[in-house]
Amino acid sequence: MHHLESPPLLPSSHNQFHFQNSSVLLSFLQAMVVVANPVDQISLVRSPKPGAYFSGFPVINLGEPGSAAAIVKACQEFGFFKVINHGIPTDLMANLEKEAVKYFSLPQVEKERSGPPNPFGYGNKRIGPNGDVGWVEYLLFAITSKPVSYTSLAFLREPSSSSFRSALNEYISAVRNLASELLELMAEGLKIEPRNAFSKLVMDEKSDEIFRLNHYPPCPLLQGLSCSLTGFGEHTDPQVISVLRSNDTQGLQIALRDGSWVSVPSDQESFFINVGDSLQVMTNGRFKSVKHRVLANRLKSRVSMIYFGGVPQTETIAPLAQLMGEGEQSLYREFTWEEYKKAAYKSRLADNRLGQFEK
Ligand SMILES: C=C1C[C@]23C[C@@]1(O)CC[C@H]2[C@@]12CC[C@H](O)[C@@](C)(C(=O)O1)[C@H]2[C@@H]3C(=O)O
Ligand SMILES: O=C(O)CCC(=O)C(=O)O
Ligand SMILES: [Fe+2]
Repeated sequence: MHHLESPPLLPSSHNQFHFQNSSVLLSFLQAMVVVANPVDQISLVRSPKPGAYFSGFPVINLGEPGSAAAIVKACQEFGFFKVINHGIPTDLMANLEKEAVKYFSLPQVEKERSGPPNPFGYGNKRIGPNGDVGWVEYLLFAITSKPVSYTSLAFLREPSSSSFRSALNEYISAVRNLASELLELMAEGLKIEPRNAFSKLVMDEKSDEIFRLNHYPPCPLLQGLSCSLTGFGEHTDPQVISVLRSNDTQGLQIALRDGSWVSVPSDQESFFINVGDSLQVMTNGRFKSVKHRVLANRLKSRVSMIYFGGVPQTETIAPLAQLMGEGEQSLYREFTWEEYKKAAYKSRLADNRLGQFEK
């Protein structure tokens, strides 16, 4: 397997990431509170100690037998795992990363042509419609038909986007298949028949799949301080499954069951899988949707790409009957994905979105 090249740092002149008053910023940083930016309030959190990475999370080797049981254990304990030996060529990841870096290096006005996100499009610092902010710019779009098309974002249909489009097509087809394989292994590990009980909902013609490219510019102002700027605030993903890949810049953290935050070492050749809220419900709470966040790096750009696999809008999200023990009751009232999404878009990032659906 050849090694991927690190992307160049994006030229900072192309990014509108600057604080308007850096002396105000620094005094607030030292007080470990919140960045006093007239427009945005990006939270600061204590930086992980250098080299303090959590090594206890599960690594699933798809090339080895026994991965179904290991995946189930990972989803129960962490709602999160790393996948190696997945068979997806590193070229697919590198090509898309190259296209993403090219896009995020465009002049700001060019990027803004695809924004603001509504909910799809180019976004800068503002995440979602309810006041959440982070040290991030992104491109968010719906995958609207199979194999892959992007009617939700006009610029991707322009002739000049053809290399971007083909990198996206190849990458998304591959990670969609990976998501399907993982969902089948989950069913196998849980001893659910048929094997495609979960995967068929996400792989349906009408499934609600979205894709996100995130760019976290470096934040050198924080050099020497013991806190980090929040790139993407804590949240759980509302969908069934999220398949994340990033370049070799650290930043992702997950919350353990005791509420503590641990840093995940980056690995640009592997995928990181999040259990989403919908899968927590479909397993009646056996699997946990993982709380996670991203901290911006002081020196390096982080570029991540995330496939979110959801079910069709009209599909009911409920525990699978095959899984329920005798007399076992659903922990949740019945709802459709459409209802859940509506509620999610009324919530803030850190809200416990499933709370209002618990019985
Ligand atoms: C604050 C928000 C952003 C978000 C929609 C929401 O109102 C709450 C859920 C957020 C989230 C988290 C996971 C994904 O990145 C995302 C695309 C999703 O489906 O739910 C985002 C939403 C977003 O950025 O629009
Ligand atoms: O960019 C990342 O590494 C994770 C971002 C994330 O959690 C999200 O977009 O939902
Ligand atoms: Fe997420």
